[in-house]
Amino acid sequence: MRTMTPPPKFPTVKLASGYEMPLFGLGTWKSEPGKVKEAVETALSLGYRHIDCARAYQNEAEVGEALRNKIADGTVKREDVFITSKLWNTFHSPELVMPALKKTLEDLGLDYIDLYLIHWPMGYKEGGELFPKDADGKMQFSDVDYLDTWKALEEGVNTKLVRSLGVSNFNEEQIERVMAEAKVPVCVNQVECHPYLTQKKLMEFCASKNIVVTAYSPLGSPDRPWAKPGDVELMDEPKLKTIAEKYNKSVAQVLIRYQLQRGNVVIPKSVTPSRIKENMEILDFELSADDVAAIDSFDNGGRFCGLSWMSHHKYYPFNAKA
Ligand SMILES: NC(=O)C1=CN([C@@H]2O[C@H](COP(=O)(O)OP(=O)(O)OC[C@H]3O[C@@H](n4cnc5c(N)ncnc54)[C@H](OP(=O)(O)O)[C@@H]3O)[C@@H](O)[C@H]2O)C=CC1
Ligand SMILES: CC(=O)C(C)=O
Repeated sequence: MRTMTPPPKFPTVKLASGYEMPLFGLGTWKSEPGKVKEAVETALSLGYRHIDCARAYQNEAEVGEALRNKIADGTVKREDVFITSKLWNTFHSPELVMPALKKTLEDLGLDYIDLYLIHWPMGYKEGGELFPKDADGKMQFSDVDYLDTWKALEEGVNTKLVRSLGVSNFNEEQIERVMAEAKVPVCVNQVECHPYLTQKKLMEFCASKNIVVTAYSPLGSPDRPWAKPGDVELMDEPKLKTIAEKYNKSVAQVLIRYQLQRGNVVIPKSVTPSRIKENMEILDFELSADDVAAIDSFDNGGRFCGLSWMSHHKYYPFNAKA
């Protein structure tokens, strides 16, 4: 009789809400409709149990279709999969928060999501497009206070549409401000994190507040829309290649493993089936303490997703040190 190898079980972390969150998941930004369904289905079939979504990625309906298919064919049960989504910047006014959450639930075809994040502390002009620009192509802002947004989001937990709440791209001061008034715990801060931006200080701060850090763009986001020829690319870093060769692993696998060993949740994106498989093959090796320290030393404060063209927004998070 043929026996099937069971999918690997990824470690989880307990959030301040009491729910468990898998430390490894699939990113879906830039995963185009037409490709994202297959990517999510492949990932779930291989054993991924955590999908990172957002309204702004404009593909939640396809992600939902994939989820429904994999639940219907018995691959997973709803409760086995951890789904994150994010409130977009054009829905920060308190009266827009619950309708935005309900739209995400409808698109994903779910009656609850596991984790809902405020995507950015900065609000954008409301009532129209997701990326509202003026005649000169500049993003149009709102000055809605993210603290009011947070208070409205707590209703999502009270009504059981969301299990845990968190933030994304928030700095220390912004988190402190939310925590001072939050009635529901701030469980997660999802931020860019990789060897060029190790986030050591922010990680220490989050640990002191029982906030889990999710590392986004862990591979350096080579498909980011604003990449230019000649830009430094993380996966081309020769010192990372040397380390990867030592373990007989790819640079991507080393980058993902690096985050796991630091205790961060990590969500690499891929729509390529072979890479989706490769990226999960990270439980069968361990980076030595010396190699982790060497990777830590590559930090140069480099951001691939700094949105520096928003730096004049009142709530832009990266002007502060942390
Ligand atoms: N909260 C926030 O503001 C943000 C959240 N995120 C989240 O984090 C996720 C991951 O970050 P993201 O910026 O997408 O970038 P990643 O660092 O995950 O890089 C994704 C890119 O790497 C390629 N890739 C994936 N695996 C491999 C591999 N094994 N070898 C070589 N290339 C590989 C992908 O190609 P291909 O798909 O063609 O295989 C894609 O081009 C996002 O998708 C999103 O869910 C990201 C940015 C901001
Ligand atoms: C990818 C993403 O979440 C951004 C740019 O906000």
